[in-house]
Amino acid sequence: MLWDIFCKVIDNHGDIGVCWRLARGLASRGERVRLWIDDASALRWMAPEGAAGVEVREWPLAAPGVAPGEVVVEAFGCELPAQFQAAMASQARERGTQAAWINLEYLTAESFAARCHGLPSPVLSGPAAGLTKHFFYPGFTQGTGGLLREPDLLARQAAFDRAGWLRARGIEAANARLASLFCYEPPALDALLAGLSAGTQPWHLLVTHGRAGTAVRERLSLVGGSLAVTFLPLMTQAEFDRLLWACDFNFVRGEDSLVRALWAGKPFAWQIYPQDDDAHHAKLEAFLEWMAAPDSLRQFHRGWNGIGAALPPLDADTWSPCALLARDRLLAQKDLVTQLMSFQAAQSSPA
Ligand SMILES: Cc1cn([C@H]2C[C@H](O)[C@@H](COP(=O)(O)OP(=O)(O)O[C@H]3O[C@@H](C)[C@H](O)[C@@H](O)[C@H]3O)O2)c(=O)[nH]c1=O
Repeated sequence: MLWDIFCKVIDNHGDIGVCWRLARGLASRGERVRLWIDDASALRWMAPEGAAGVEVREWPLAAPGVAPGEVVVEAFGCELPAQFQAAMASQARERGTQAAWINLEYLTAESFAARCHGLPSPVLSGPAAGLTKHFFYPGFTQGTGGLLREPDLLARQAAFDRAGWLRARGIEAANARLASLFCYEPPALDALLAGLSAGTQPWHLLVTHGRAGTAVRERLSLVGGSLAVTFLPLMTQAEFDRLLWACDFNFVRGEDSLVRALWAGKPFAWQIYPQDDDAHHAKLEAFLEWMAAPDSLRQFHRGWNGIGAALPPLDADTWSPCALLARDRLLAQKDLVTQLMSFQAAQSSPA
């Protein structure tokens, strides 16, 4: 089966990060994938080796007259190029049946994800008028499309050589606890650095390259005492996963790293991608509710995201059971690639 996945990079690395994991996941199950992307530059460091079965193509279409595959995924509501829509319409006329057209949505724990998952959306105008697309909502609960999870993920994590990995990266943990830091510019970053520096528990912060690194470098005067800091280079996605496995606590952001933190099974704090109309406040609360997060963890998230509260102390031990239970609940769910393939099969089988 040939899948066309379309991805527009808005900002940061989440769009391409999710689409790459999806493309790889499909290809690892024997599907062929063309990943159409308007700015593939991040793949140079995220996935320099590429993946068998995945062909990365430039968007806008470098090759006009391309015949659409059996399944077309438009990621995060990006609009398909008009030329490609027209090709889908003419293919549907010739064959009497259209390619499965899936609109892959952003991840949310809000209840509308389960309500809207799988709903059809008839195309009323434009070059693809008369065709139908379907909404596909990733999610944390039954009735949603689930989360990306490779079949061997937990086995790889169980076989992970933490000490060897830290040694190879020149990271001396000594008796400190390790925390990864992947974030935007959290309003409570000053409070976190000052709090950890003044605490009795030694922490070693592994700071990811980019916005997190810049934000911490600007605040180095707050680092000292019980807190040590290492600045990391950009890592491949596979190495990023290992970073989360290696740490005792993970600060993550956006969408893809949140999911990877959940699979890591370590306590974590999430900086949610901020939206202009503050729609992310409800999204954050829905997630904390789904997590069944203890009050202190909810307060920490609100503080970390600059929503009202001050930042309480980081309490990894208290928050650890909640992270493990959340992972157990998710492991009972079918992963997103399995669900997407079943969804596609149901679309193309006769009614
Ligand atoms: C720091 C680092 C990240 N990564 C990867 C992990 C993830 O796949 C990706 C980061 O993606 P996210 O965690 O989703 O965070 P992000 O903030 O970069 O992406 C965001 O983009 C916005 C446009 C979306 O609306 C948000 O929902 C969100 O997805 O980068 C590496 O591969 N190597 C690295 O060194």
